[in-house]
Amino acid sequence: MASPPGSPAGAIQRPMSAMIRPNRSSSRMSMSSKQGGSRASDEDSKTAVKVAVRVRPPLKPGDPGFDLVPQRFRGATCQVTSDSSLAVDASGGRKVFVFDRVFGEDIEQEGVFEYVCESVNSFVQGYNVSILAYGQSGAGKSYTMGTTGPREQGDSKIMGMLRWKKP
Ligand SMILES: Nc1ncnc2c1ncn2[C@@H]1O[C@H](COP(=O)(O)OP(=O)(O)OP(=O)(O)O)[C@@H](O)[C@H]1O
Repeated sequence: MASPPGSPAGAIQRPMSAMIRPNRSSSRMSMSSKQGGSRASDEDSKTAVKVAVRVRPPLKPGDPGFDLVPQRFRGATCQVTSDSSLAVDASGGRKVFVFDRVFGEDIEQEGVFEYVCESVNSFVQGYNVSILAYGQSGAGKSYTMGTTGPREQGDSKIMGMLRWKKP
């Protein structure tokens, strides 16, 4: 097995996302009962782990799976309140959650890629980088990672830029 390359030489700096701050005490996700959240969570860019949330457009009548969505979830269930927060109206009142980044439903693949671009470049330079998609079935993990979707698969500018090619 080939060993990983050494640190890139010269002017290339280690990306901020690769810096580790072991004494950090707060969670990457915080919650506030007030709209707007309690802190700008991207405080920033200086942690090893970042959490971004993508809010997908709701399914429309006629979309595959729409009939399986319970009536109460057919409209929007959360509101993006800023680039780093979203609000959910729950029975106990409105809850605001703060993340490193929140992508609204109008953000397309390219917008997501811009956010992870630095990490992808670091990976290409030989740093260890993991990008994980987490969420319930149908949330859009495959779509976001560029493995499904009408245009995304063939667009090398976005997530599909890294492809395994046989030597
Ligand atoms: N941001 C989005 N904009 C438009 N369509 C989307 C978006 N995200 C997901 N979809 C569509 O929603 C459907 C489900 O998405 P996807 O297959 O990516 O979900 P998933 O989280 O990977 O689900 P599973 O865990 O079941 O594999 C697909 O038809 C996909 O094209």
